[in-house]
Parts: sequence; structure tokens; C-alpha cells
Amino acid sequence: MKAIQLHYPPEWAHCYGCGYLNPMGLHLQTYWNRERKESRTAFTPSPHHTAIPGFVYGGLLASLVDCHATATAAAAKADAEGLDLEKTPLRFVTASLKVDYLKPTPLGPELVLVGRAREVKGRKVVVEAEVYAGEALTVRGEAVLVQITEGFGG
Ligand SMILES: CCCCCCCCCCCCCC(=O)SCCNC(=O)CCNC(=O)[C@H](O)C(C)(C)COP(=O)(O)OP(=O)(O)OC[C@H]1O[C@@H](n2cnc3c(N)ncnc32)[C@H](O)[C@@H]1OP(=O)(O)O
Repeated sequence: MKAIQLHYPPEWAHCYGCGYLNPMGLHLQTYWNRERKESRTAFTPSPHHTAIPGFVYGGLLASLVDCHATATAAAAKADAEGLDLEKTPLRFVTASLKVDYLKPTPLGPELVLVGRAREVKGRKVVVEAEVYAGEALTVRGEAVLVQITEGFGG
């Protein structure tokens, strides 16, 4: 299965969090499970992602939620409308991002993010995402993603 972000054409692939063309980026790769209507990704923070020794920096966690939510929005909308992202890539940007840090996230283990679309309506998708360190749910995020149909920032 191909990661959702790998469907982005090159001109959209420079994002710090998930662009495959950004050499300094996080290269997040999100997968969509059609049966479960659920997205997943995994990321292992490095020592330079430290907040307090032993724990992950919150800004990094927000970035993971952000880019996982963007990809989840594209997959959920494609799923809802029967579109193939390979043929019809969808461009979503983050309009709003809320992150609740439920408990400190340990630095070391692989983190797993799970995402679900709570609402798919017109150009807007609302995504909920959870970050797990092993069995522990440490972060819960919510993002509003808006599909852009023309250029960005014009
Ligand atoms: C060149 C391509 C670049 C893109 C690369 C993509 C690849 C992936 C890259 C990965 C990138 C990683 C992620 C990044 O880092 S993306 C970078 C960070 N994000 C931005 O810079 C976005 C800046 N903002 C904008 O461009 C516009 O404000 C957008 C496009 C978001 C909306 O302005 P627009 O005029 O188009 O929309 P609309 O007013 O018709 O509203 C439409 C719907 O949205 C709802 N709404 C709007 N705002 C909010 C809000 N704050 N809270 C809640 N809801 C909000 C609104 O109520 C309405 O819903 P409804 O009333 O219909 O129910």
C-alpha cells in the first residue's frame, strides 16, 4: 500500500512534516484503512526532539498531528466520494489545529498516530487524531482541514 503523502505531486511535496522532497523534513507517511475508516502513521523521535530530558517536544507532536490530519482528510474525502488519490490528488491545508497533551510523551519508543474523520462536508474535513507511546494515549488532537482547489496564499 502506498502512503497518502506519496500521492502528492512534486509541487506539494516540500512540507516540513510530510514532504518527500524536503531533505530536512520528518517524512511522515500516513496509511488509510478503508474498512476501519481510520488512518495510521508511526514516527520515532530523535534525541534532538527533546522537551525535557526523556520526553518529546510538544511542537513536534503538534507537527505530527498536523500532517497526519492533512493526509487523513485527503483519504477520508477520497473514500467518501469514491475518488482514487492516484488519479485525483486532493490538496488540504490546515485551517485550525488543537492539541491536548494528556501526559508526557516518552522519548525513545516509536509513536503511533491514529486518525479519523469526524466530519466530511464540502471543502472541509474535521479530523481527530491520537498519539500513542506503546499502550499509553499521550496526545489528542483535532484539526480542521480545508481543501484548496486553486493556488495557495494568493
Ligand atoms: C500549492 C499547494 C500547497 C498545498 C500543499 C498541500 C499538500 C499537503 C501539505 C501538507 C500541509 C501540512 C499542513 C500545513 O502546515 S498547511 C500550512 C498552514 N496553514 C495555512 O497556512 C492555512 C492558511 N489559511 C488559509 O489559506 C485559509 O484560511 C483556508 C484555505 C484554510 C480557508 O480559507 P477559505 O476562504 O478557502 O475557506 P472558507 O472561508 O470558504 O471556509 C471553508 C470551510 O472551512 C471552515 N474554516 C475555515 N477556517 C477555519 C478555521 N480557522 N477554523 C474552523 N473552521 C474553519 C469554514 O467555516 C468553512 O466551513 P463551512 O462553513 O463550509 O462548514
